[in-house]
Amino acid sequence: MRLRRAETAGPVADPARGIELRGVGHVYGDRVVLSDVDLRLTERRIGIIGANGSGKSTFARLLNGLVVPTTGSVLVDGLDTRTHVREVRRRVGFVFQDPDAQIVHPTVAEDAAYGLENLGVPPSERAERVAEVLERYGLARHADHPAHLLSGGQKQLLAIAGVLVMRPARIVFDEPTTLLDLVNTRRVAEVIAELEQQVVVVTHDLDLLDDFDRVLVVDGGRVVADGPPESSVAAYRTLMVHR
Ligand SMILES: Nc1ncnc2c1ncn2[C@@H]1O[C@H](COP(=O)(O)OP(=O)(O)OP(=O)(O)O)[C@@H](O)[C@H]1O
Repeated sequence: MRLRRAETAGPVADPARGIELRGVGHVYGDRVVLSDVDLRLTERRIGIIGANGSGKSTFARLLNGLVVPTTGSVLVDGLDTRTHVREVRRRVGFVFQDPDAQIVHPTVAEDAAYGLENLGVPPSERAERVAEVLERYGLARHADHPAHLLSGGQKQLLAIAGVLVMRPARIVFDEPTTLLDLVNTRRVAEVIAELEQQVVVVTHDLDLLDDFDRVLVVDGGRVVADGPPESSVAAYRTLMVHR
């Protein structure tokens, strides 16, 4: 299906500015979950790894304003998540670990259309974009099926489709393969590899990061290693061995 150019345009990422964290800290109650995070994320493929409870999901949620930092600020293309959350959410899509948290509508097609309705995209364009994205992820023949009857792998693809259909400039994935078998893990890894957008992935699946540009290791709420996958994964393994 050919798309008219005007339809394809979403917010454009500014690679030079990227996502910037300035003096970021976060607490839940009296529990300090992140502290002193100063980073600029401009690379196309960024991984975030670390032990359970180290603060990775909180970090990921800061990037599209799902969580607002207790101290400091997060800027996406220069837009502060505290004051421009709507624009930030248009720019940064978020895929949750558990697709059931994201699938809210009865049928597959209705679910994929949900975000576009919120964006005010007209029905005809909505239908066209949904058909395109379902085709791309092998879900077209399930368009009118109940979303809750899809397999776990298909649900994760639907959750990804529901984000991609909005054409965000950047996408954050929070443990996208944790609930999947090997075949679907590979499929989701391929989907991520094919994306043109900037991608930030929180994961315990270290193989997923082989071709990434940059991997951050979070420990005790701080970024303790930051570099190419080989060095960051090695630092993470060393850290865990000494735990
Ligand atoms: N909404 C919340 N309210 C209170 N505490 C929270 C909340 N969300 C997370 N926490 C706590 O903050 C800490 C960091 O959680 P976070 O989910 O960011 O870690 P994580 O590195 O993603 O962990 P995992 O790998 O297990 O998913 C944990 O101790 C968690 O219990």
